[in-house]
Amino acid sequence: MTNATNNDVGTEPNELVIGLVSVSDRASGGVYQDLGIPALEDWLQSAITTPFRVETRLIPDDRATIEATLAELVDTVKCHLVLTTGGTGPARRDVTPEATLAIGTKEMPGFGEQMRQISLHFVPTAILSRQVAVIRETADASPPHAALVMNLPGQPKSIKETLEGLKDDAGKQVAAGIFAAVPYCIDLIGGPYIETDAAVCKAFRPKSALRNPPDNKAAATPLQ
Ligand SMILES: Nc1ncnc2c1ncn2[C@@H]1O[C@H](COP(=O)(O)OP(=O)(O)OP(=O)(O)O)[C@@H](O)[C@H]1O
Ligand SMILES: Nc1nc2c(c(=O)[nH]1)N[C@H]1C(S)=C(S)[C@@H](COP(=O)(O)O)O[C@H]1N2
Repeated sequence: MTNATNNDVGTEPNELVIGLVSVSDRASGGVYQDLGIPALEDWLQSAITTPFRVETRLIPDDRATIEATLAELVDTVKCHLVLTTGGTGPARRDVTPEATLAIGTKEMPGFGEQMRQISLHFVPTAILSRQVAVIRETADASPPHAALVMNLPGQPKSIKETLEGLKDDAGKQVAAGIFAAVPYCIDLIGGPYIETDAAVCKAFRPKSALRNPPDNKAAATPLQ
C-alpha cells in the first residue's frame, strides 16, 4: 500500500462521483465489445437515487496502467467510489487485485469475503475470484479526500450478482449484496450521503447515521 498524492482539479462540492474501470485485454483491444462498463452503469442507475456522475475507463490487464488509472480517478477526478470489473482470476495476466492493494491506504477485506460468499450461490468457480477492496486517502488534500475502490469479477452478469446479492422468488434477500454497505462506508470516509432504491438494494446504516430516521419522522409530527 502506498501514500496517495494530491492533484486537485476541483469538483462540485458534495457531487457524488463514481469511477468505472473495465480491465480486459480483449475488450480494450477491440476483440469483443466491452459489456462491463454498461453493466456497471445500468445497475448503479437502477439502485442509486442520489444524483451522481460517472467517469469511465477501459484498459488492458497491465498492472502499471491499472494503478495509474485508479490513482487518477481518486486523486484528480475526485471519485468517492471506484468499481473495477475483470482481471481478478488466477491467470498470469490477472493483476487487478495487486494493483488495487498497491494504491490503497487501508484494506477492506469484508467486501471480497462477502462477494465470494454471494457468488458461490451462482457459480462454484466463485472461489477463483481474488477481488479486494481498499480505501485510498489522498495525501494532504484540502479539503481531505478519500475513496472506496472495489474489484468485481469480469463476467458482466457477476456485476449485478455481487452488488445486489441474491433474492428468492418472493423477493426475500438470501445473500446480502455488497452495495448495501457502500453508502455508510462513503459516509465514514467523508463522502456524500448516498440514498438507494430499497427495492433494488436497501442501504444499511446504523440508526444514529440515518438522515431521516423513521422514529424522528414520527417525532417531528406535531402533537394534536
Ligand atoms: N469487459 C468485458 N466485456 C464483455 N465480456 C467480458 C468482459 N470481461 C469478461 N467478459 C466475459 O467473461 C468471460 C470470462 O472472463 P475472463 O476472466 O476470461 O476475462 P478477463 O480476464 O476479465 O478479460 P480478458 O481475458 O479480455 O483480459 C470472457 O470470456 C468474456 O466472455
Ligand atoms: N458472481 C460471479 N462471480 C464469479 C463468476 C461469475 O460468473 N459470477 N465467475 C468466476 C470465475 S469463472 C472467475 S475465473 C473469477 C475471476 O474472473 P475475472 O478474472 O474475469 O475477474 O470470477 C469468478 N467469480
